[in-house]
Amino acid sequence: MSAKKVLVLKVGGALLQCDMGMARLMDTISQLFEQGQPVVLVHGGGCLVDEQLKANGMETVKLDGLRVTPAEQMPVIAGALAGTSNKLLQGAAAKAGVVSMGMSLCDGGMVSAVIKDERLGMVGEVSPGSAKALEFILSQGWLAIISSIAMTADGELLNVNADQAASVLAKLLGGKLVLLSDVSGVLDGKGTLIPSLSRAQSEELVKLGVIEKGMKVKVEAALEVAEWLGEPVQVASWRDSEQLAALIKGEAVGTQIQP
Ligand SMILES: Nc1ncnc2c1ncn2[C@@H]1O[C@H](COP(=O)(O)OP(=O)(O)O)[C@@H](O)[C@H]1O
Ligand SMILES: CC(=O)N[C@@H](CCC(=O)OP(=O)(O)O)C(=O)O
Repeated sequence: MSAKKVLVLKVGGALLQCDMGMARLMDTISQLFEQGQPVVLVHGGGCLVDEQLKANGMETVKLDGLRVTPAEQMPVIAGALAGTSNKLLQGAAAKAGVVSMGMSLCDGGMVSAVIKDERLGMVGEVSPGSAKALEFILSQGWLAIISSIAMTADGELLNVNADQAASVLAKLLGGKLVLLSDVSGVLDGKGTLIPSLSRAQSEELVKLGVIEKGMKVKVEAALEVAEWLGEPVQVASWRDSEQLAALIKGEAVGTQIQP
């Protein structure tokens, strides 16, 4: 494998509703590959799941940023994430000339997963498994595009928050982690970008209600990985072409979540 640390890039679901955003992201990945920077792409698809549940007459309920996942919703959720979302991104990769493998956390034993909390239903908590499949894909110069659907040892499908999915893969690969959302980073109460955040500062902002919902889950996942890897995790935006250009140059982008 390349001597460069693998870059685990995570994109949020809103990207899937923006063709230009997907094209820019794949162009960025293509440039990173040209520089010899290995990349693994993890994706969400929360808004697509909401749409598909609605179309099937099912309700969306969230608890602290995580989707309550009754067993009867699992086929729709797996279809939206491991199916539609994953294939949309593979299509965008193909257009950009990037060869991809569309996968989920179920593949190649890359993680092990258990039910996180009975109150959340079929929501998974994941820990790192085998890096073999991803190492093979990287060695071919291909892009692994990974959805956050996992399964238990008994083969029951689980829904994993995609920031947590990206975190576990960053740990597995000992890689760098960049979480790309639809906002330029973590914002303060006035909507201004916070350049750097420690655990103590994040906890204070969560207490004040400034960091909430999906961003709370994201910052918690980022802190855990930053502490595990001993280096900052970045939260930035796939919408911002300047941030993508900086990412290609290896510069710090968005909010640095500090170890
Ligand atoms: N302090 C904050 N800074 C930025 N975004 C925040 C903050 N608190 C809550 N949010 C919300 O979190 C969202 C990002 O989380 P999420 O919707 O899970 O994104 P993604 O789907 O990209 O993972 C933002 O669009 C915003 O609505
Ligand atoms: C358990 C849980 O909350 N799973 C998420 C998985 C997708 C996701 O995280 O998508 P974004 O990155 O677009 O938010 C969900 O069902 O929405």
